[in-house]
Amino acid sequence: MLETLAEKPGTAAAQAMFSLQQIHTYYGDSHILHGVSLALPQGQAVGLLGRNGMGKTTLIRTLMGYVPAREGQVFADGKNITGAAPEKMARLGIGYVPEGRGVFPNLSVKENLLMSARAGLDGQKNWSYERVLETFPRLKERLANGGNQLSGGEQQMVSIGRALMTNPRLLILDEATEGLAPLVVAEIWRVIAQIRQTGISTLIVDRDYKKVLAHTDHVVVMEKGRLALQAESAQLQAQPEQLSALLGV
Ligand SMILES: Nc1ncnc2c1ncn2[C@@H]1O[C@H](COP(=O)(O)OP(=O)(O)OP(=O)(O)O)[C@@H](O)[C@H]1O
Repeated sequence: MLETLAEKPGTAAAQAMFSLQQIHTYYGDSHILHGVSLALPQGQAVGLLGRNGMGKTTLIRTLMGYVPAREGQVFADGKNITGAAPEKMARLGIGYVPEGRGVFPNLSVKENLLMSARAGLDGQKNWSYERVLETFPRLKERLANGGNQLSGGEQQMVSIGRALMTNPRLLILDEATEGLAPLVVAEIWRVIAQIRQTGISTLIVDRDYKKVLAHTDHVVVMEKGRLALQAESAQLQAQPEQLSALLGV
């Protein structure tokens, strides 16, 4: 099993691009995350698996600063940035595609995309408006349409495109394929593979664990607000028994 994804402060994991150390998160009195540690190294694709309600989205929302951690630390490039707001996390290079997509309904596709455009942390502008449209040709025909006039698949493409236009070094995809038609789902996975090839790190939550294993280097599995398993994706593809037990599949 791979232990390097969750090490103690001061070790290599604390120097990762982003890492969480011993995070405890609550909603009111409900204790949701119980000491979760996770490192997201540069250039790696990490899958986050677990049954419904195990804390995956809460972990992401804690990393992004939407929910405060009551205990524990968040690091970026080895620097303690615990308590940083979502805007700061975006500036540090995280593109977040939330569950439910978050496309602005009253803005056109073009406006939705352009509003997020910015250079990456190192000044690079690899993901331009034009490149996003090349990646999602379907959006070219929808540029003037409002967010509320799009199909679920088109909304998801706008949501991913918008995150890419921030030129992130880490792209977080929370249930990006949920509720979409099979052809659109295939399209989204094709783009995820393309994004990975460009060297952007990814953190992927998806119900289709086989696809997650196929598109990631490492996988962590959550159970009741704790990390229950961490392993290399290839290893779990070869020996899925432990994963099946945790996911109930
Ligand atoms: N805003 C909230 N207020 C109170 N409890 C919440 C809130 N959001 C989530 N929870 C609870 O926190 C727990 C973890 O939820 P979370 O959404 O992080 O799980 P998940 O693994 O992402 O599952 P899912 O796939 O269902 O989204 C669940 O018990 C859920 O009911």
